[in-house]
Amino acid sequence: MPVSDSVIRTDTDADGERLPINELFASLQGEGKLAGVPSTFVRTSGCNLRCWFCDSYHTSWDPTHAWMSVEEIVSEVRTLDPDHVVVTGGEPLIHDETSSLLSALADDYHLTVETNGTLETDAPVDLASISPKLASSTPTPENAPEDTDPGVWTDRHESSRINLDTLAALVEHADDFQLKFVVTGRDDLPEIESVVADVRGVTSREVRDTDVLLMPEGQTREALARTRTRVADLAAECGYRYTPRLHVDLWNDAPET
Ligand SMILES: C[S@@+](CC[C@H](N)C(=O)[O-])C[C@H]1O[C@@H](n2cnc3c(N)ncnc32)[C@H](O)[C@@H]1O
Ligand SMILES: Nc1nc2[nH]cc(C(=O)O)c2c(=O)[nH]1
Ligand code: SF4
Ligand SMILES: [Mg+2]
Repeated sequence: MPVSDSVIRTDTDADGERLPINELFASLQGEGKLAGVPSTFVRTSGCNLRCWFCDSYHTSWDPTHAWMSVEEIVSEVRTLDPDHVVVTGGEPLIHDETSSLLSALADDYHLTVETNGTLETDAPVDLASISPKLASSTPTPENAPEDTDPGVWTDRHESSRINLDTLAALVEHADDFQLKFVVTGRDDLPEIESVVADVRGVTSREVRDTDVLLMPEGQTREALARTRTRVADLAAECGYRYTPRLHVDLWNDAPET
């Protein structure tokens, strides 16, 4: 098991800006260009989308969190070993205070932001890890998580999941970027190709095929075992990069991994 530190779970009276934190832990980056790199994860709660497959249910469909000041988060991060920090969620960029957190960490850490690509940021970021959401992510009464009713979220998710100008701004913002698509099957390919072509059309930054990552959908080892070979084959066929979900292979769906 990786080092696993619990967040301070009581509310705090500390002055300053606060963020709703769902978990804060050290592990290995499981996804993307930096897979395998020891990293501290700061997971904010709350999201502006509702993917039916969201593997962080307690930040989206049923959000839970402790409020932590930016100062408290930074001190907790400093108690852990990694020099890479991944700010994720939920959707970290829905919170203005995420910018203050990133600025406070920027001098001492390599910063990855995991984002759904619908919100811009001015904050310092080394790797913008952008995961645009495809039509296959949209929640319906049939695919929504047990005991949830997507209600207004079917339309809200569908109408806000892709914003080309925002995707372009994020691609241009950081030292490096990746477009990391969650793939449920071959039917997702035409939309991936069209989003990539559209992004190329609106940004002057080069988007190489190896900046486009296909990641198999799956919250558990069992689910991943059903999707990963097909998704790897699609990546090989299209010249895109495949990314594993190392943390799921290693620790399944355990929290704080
Ligand atoms: C929980 S999201 C948080 C960051 C941001 N909201 C986003 O979606 O990019 C972190 C990463 O997990 C991916 N993800 C979520 N559920 C998944 C699933 N069931 N299978 C594969 N990847 C998943 C997202 O696409 C994203 O790349
Ligand atoms: N080990 C590990 N790697 C990850 N990379 C992105 C993650 C995320 O939830 O954003 C994640 C995660 O939850 N765990
Ligand atoms: S955008 Fe990210 S956090 Fe929000 S529901 Fe989708 S996968 Fe979950
Ligand atoms: Mg995760």
